[in-house]
Amino acid sequence: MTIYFYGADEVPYGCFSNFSAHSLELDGHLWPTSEHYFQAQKFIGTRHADLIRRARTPLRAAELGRDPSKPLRRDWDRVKDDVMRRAVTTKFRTHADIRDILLSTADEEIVEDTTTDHYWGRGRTGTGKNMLGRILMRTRSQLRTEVQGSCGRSG
Ligand SMILES: Nc1c(N[C@@H]2O[C@H](COP(=O)(O)O)[C@@H](O)[C@H]2O)[nH]c(=O)[nH]c1=O
Repeated sequence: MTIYFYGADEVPYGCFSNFSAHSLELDGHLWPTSEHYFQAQKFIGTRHADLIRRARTPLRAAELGRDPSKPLRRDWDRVKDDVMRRAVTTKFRTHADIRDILLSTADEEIVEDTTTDHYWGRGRTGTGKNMLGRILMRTRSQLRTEVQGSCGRSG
């Protein structure tokens, strides 16, 4: 059965949201959420990126990241999927409890259930690209391989 998620407070799959309170270390900094990391990468190397990293909430990070007066890095469209992959993989590698939740979904389809985002989610008509869901599913396969590998080594 397809798994839908959106709000970070939903149990048990709210942890799939980038707004969930799971910190990660990447590129020499600690990020309060994967949303902080993702949004800051749009402005990497600028003061605006630092501001985003220090935002009090993921919503504030997203608001700052969507500020139309701030120019995006020029290659953003080309790199944004990789940025999201890095954020999501690191988040689920860091926190064993949510890694287990992700692995518990076996091979079910995972869909970000948002009517407003046709790229990262399923969008208004349900035909969106669901890139975040796809990245979560890919991360799941990767982590499954890693977990199996480490079990094999120790046992
Ligand atoms: N979950 C969630 C959102 N969706 C998230 O927004 C991010 C994409 O941002 P952008 O590329 O700037 O549009 C990505 O992490 C997507 O999952 N947006 C929200 O305003 N509230 C929320 O609770």
